[in-house]
Amino acid sequence: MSELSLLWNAESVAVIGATEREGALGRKPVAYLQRYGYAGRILPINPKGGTILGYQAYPSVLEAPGPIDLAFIVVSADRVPAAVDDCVAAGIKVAIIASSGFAETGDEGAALQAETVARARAGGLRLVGPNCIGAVGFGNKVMATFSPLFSADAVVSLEPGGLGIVSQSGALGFGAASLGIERGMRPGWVITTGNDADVSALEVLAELAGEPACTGLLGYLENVPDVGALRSLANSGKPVALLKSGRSEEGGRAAASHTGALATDDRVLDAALRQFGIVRAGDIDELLDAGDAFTSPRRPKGPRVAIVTTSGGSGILAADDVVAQGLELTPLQDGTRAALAEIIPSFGSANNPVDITAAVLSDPSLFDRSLDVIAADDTVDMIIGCFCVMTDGDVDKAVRALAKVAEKSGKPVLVSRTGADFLAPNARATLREAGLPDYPSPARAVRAAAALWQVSKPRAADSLAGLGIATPPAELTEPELKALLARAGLSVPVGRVVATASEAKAVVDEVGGTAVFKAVVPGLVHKTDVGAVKVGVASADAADAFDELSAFGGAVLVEELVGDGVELIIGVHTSDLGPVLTLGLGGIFTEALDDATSRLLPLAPGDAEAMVRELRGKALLDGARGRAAADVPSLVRTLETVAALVSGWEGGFELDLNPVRVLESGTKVLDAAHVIAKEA
Ligand SMILES: CC(=O)SCCNC(=O)CCNC(=O)[C@H](O)C(C)(C)COP(=O)(O)OP(=O)(O)OC[C@H]1O[C@@H](n2cnc3c(N)ncnc32)[C@H](O)[C@@H]1OP(=O)(O)O
Repeated sequence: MSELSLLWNAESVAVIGATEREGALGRKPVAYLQRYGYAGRILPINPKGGTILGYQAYPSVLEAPGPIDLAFIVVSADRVPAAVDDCVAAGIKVAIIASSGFAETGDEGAALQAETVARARAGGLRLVGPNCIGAVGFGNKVMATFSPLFSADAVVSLEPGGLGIVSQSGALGFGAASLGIERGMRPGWVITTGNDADVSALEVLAELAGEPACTGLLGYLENVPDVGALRSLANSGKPVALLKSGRSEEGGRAAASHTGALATDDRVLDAALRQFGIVRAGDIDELLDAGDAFTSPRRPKGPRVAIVTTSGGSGILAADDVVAQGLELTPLQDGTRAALAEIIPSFGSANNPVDITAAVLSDPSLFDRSLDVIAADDTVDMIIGCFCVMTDGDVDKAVRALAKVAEKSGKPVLVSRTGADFLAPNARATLREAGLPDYPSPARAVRAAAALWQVSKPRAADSLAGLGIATPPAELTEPELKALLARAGLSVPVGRVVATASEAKAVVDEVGGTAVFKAVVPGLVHKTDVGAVKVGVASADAADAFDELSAFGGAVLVEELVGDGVELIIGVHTSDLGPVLTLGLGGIFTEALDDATSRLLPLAPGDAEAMVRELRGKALLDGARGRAAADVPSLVRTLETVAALVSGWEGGFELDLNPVRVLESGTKVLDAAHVIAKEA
């Protein structure tokens, strides 16, 4: 058993700072352990000794009877390092520090935190916190917390379930748990990690993912997570949704290259989570909605949704959201539509969204008959039932039909029920018992369906191989980089560096009489902005162009003029999560268009195609407005080659291929820059 699992398996809990003082935070864990019937040993620690809530109190963990599995520290910050020393001396393996007054308060607190962690690490003690509200394992009633959620005034059912909630913020973690419990969710674990000084929220999530009883995980994070831990969490096979704050703060990261500016840390995290099959929730409701979807025992085999509704309006709203969420609205098979037309009243709709109309209220068999037909359609991966005002009686009828069809087809069925609870006081419980996730609006039901698909989607396990080309030891100039790109198998314009005007003219003639001239100056990345590029130079003007660009103080590169195509940017930069490949539409205008997509490297098979598909302006590549279609397969190969080229390169570099022009046949890298990050 790993030390961290003692957070929920502890057979003895010491509360350091326990007190009988009414209202004191140090009283609560003792009271909760007692009230909820913790079967292990409860060891209050207080210098005054005596008894606390009937339990023998000890002046120190060193004087309490061992072994002690878990310590909950709730003394003022200045007393914490000494308490940690005592825990180490007593052989305790895990301690939760609830006290505030550490890194969250400034430099002095940060130093105290670092000192505390150093002492714990030297002594083999893992620390959760500080500045947290503790941890609860519902199964064993390990109530190592002072959260008011468990106070005598709160009436909550604590029957343990399979959902793990892990939050850096103590208040948000228990707040979300309370909302979940109110909906009827059953968490098995609520663990808050505060400043993440030693044990991180992600580490706890990964540990919980290994618990056989855990069926899904919800997390709230403030720090950018470690990519290795994210990967192993994703590989656990348990469905995970994360809420990560700080979208706005990270939005304006300064970067030397266009790629770095496009792929902000927050977008990289989005991309990484998408790659790993982890849901990124936008707010607490969305997090809990995903948690509810995870309780569905069935998983979709694809993204195709059938909507069945008694309300035309909510069916159409749901259909809009299906598309917006990246799911697909299946047109249904011809046979399905024909069969539905036989069943549904003429004023309904046999097309998806299938409107069985309010006639179902007088003829509940409409539910069973239409759902049977829909669920049997091979183009349906998920069903969303959209209803409005329903009484408990109506809900019972719908649930019978929905649960039956879900069971028979093995396809997930989610419910959108837009109507007040007072009309159907038992509906939530009925739907939950039937394993049908239930949401108050079509948008929320569809978003939850998208979350369910995100965690169910098959992920390519193999990553594409590297080329074994080593990291360049110094920043490369454009011609040097292009030579390297050509060696890797990428296509670059024909041309070369010239030393004299007559040599420049000779190259222009060689490449067809018109050429592109570029100043080659180390460190000059944004050449177009300063007039260091001349496009369409004729042979007669070669000497003038050469003189003009020589004035930049470096060499001059003369290249063929490449024909029309669709311009993109392809770049690689090193993020906190590792190297990231970015594809953006618009070439030198990509930042203005802001149409870009990223993947953490290495790429897996299918990733490059998916990146191209994800561009909002993908239609330009398909040949919009009478233009010839661009060679998308060559673009995909280019992306894969770039990824393979940099595979294994040491961090701290940025590569901007900008613009990359996709032609009718082939893809050419017109300009390329290589930047090595300066040490801060
Ligand atoms: C909100 C979020 O989301 S996260 C933030 C979560 N954390 C918080 O909100 C906690 C904020 N409060 C704090 O950090 C406070 O410092 C607390 C609650 C931890 C401690 O408050 P204080 O009452 O000032 O702590 P203090 O250290 O004086 O004593 C607490 C008790 O421990 C006892 N104590 C003192 N030293 C020790 C010791 N070494 N070992 C054991 N007990 C001790 C004290 O005697 C006292 O008990 P008593 O009232 O019976 O005499």
